[in-house]
Amino acid sequence: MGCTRGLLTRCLCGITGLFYPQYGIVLDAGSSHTNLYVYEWPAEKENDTGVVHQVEVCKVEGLGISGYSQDTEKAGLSLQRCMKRAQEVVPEHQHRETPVYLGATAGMRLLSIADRVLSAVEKTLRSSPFNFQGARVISGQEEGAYGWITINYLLGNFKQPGWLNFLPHLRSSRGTSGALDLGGASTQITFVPDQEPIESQENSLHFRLYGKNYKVYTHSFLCYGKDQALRLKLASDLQASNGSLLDPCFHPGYLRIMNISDLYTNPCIANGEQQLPFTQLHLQGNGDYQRCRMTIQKIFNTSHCPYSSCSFNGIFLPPLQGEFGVSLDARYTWREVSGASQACDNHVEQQASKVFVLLQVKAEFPKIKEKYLSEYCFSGTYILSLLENGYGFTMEKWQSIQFLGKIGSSDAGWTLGYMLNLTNMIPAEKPPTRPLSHASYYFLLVLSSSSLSL
Ligand SMILES: Nc1ccn([C@@H]2O[C@H](COP(=O)(O)OP(=O)(O)OP(=O)(O)O)[C@@H](O)[C@H]2O)c(=O)n1
Ligand SMILES: [Ca+2]
Repeated sequence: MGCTRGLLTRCLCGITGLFYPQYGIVLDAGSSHTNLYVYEWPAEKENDTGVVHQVEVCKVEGLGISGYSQDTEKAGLSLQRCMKRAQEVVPEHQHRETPVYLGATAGMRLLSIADRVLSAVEKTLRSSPFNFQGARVISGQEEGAYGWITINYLLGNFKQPGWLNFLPHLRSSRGTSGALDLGGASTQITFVPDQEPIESQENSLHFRLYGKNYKVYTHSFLCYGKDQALRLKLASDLQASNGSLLDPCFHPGYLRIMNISDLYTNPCIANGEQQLPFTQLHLQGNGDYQRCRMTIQKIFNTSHCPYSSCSFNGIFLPPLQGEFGVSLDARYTWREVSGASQACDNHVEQQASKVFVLLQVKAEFPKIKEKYLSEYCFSGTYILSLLENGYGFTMEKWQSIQFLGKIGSSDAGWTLGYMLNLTNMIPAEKPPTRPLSHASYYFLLVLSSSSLSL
């Protein structure tokens, strides 16, 4: 850009740089699909809270990257359209300075050849004009932590009223919101508990953000995202069947034939296949919300707890505290969850054929794909079971849950928190209030250097 010669030229470049917004790109490589996010912020204020916001989300067509394990090249190619879109959104002269990160979540945690998929993806990202900063599988703990940071950053919860800083004993860790993330292959719960200490080290995180300490509880349940939970449930129901299942978690009349081997393709469902005397599952829906809840309940093991309190599978969970934001895919709606019982039970009286029921539900939710609609009864019921039976959100606690798609213009997932952290945009200490903004400072510097050269 020719910004290397002479103090005056450097200062002028500095000034124009300060007025350009800056950009960062994060790809969320989820188990069911990949989204590319473009974030923007005013360079001059990058360490302030709440200034970074999402300006674009591009949904990658096709499978999540873990779905290309048989043909890893395709994982990279699938990202090309969204990378092109990002080139249109970010001004060309800023491409080379714009960082791009890819974080893969639970689908890739479950894949034994994740490295090969990541290499293919890396090839595509390196060939873009952006500043490639890495493609990796993030841990469940990171996913929970960054989701919590995103929600609280966007809700403005890290802002401190100035006078409180002189009264450190009044500072409390309250005032943050907990984060619940319901994915396809894993689910996370993260919040600041009242109870101290956090009994299990692996569930404990410490942050210092904007001059304040936070002790945060987090846990990621691998295999308890919606798609894997359905497999867990089916595998459990199968044990007592002859290959035909009358399933209360599907609409009445719904039919699905599955190869048993497709059910046992990852470590979530470890045993059982060999013992089954049949190779296919014939599933027939008979929608019944209450019975569906009972079959789902079986995948939460609550028989042992080595701590003072647990969620399920012997995992520590302190008493729930404060407000919670649930980040659900924006295409999911709260109606979908709250309508679960209706979705399962509806039309039982009528001799419902698959087509009939799907047409009914489709008319109600015309924008949702048939693939999702067919699992609509299970999805809603599963979310309710996880929150109520898994985490213990009682009737009163329900009031503290908010279903968030977006906060302002930004999606409430883990990606923003990830980028803020990797670009060092959330300082540990509160940035000192500057008597002059950066821009005014550079302006004065230019003035004085130009008067010197006269
Ligand atoms: N209208 C929609 C949109 C999504 N889904 C489903 O919702 C689940 C969660 O989607 P998402 O949050 O996008 O999960 P991923 O990020 O892909 O998975 P993970 O975070 O576990 O890697 C997936 O099973 C997806 O198929 C759905 O049932 N209905
Ligand atoms: Ca996700």
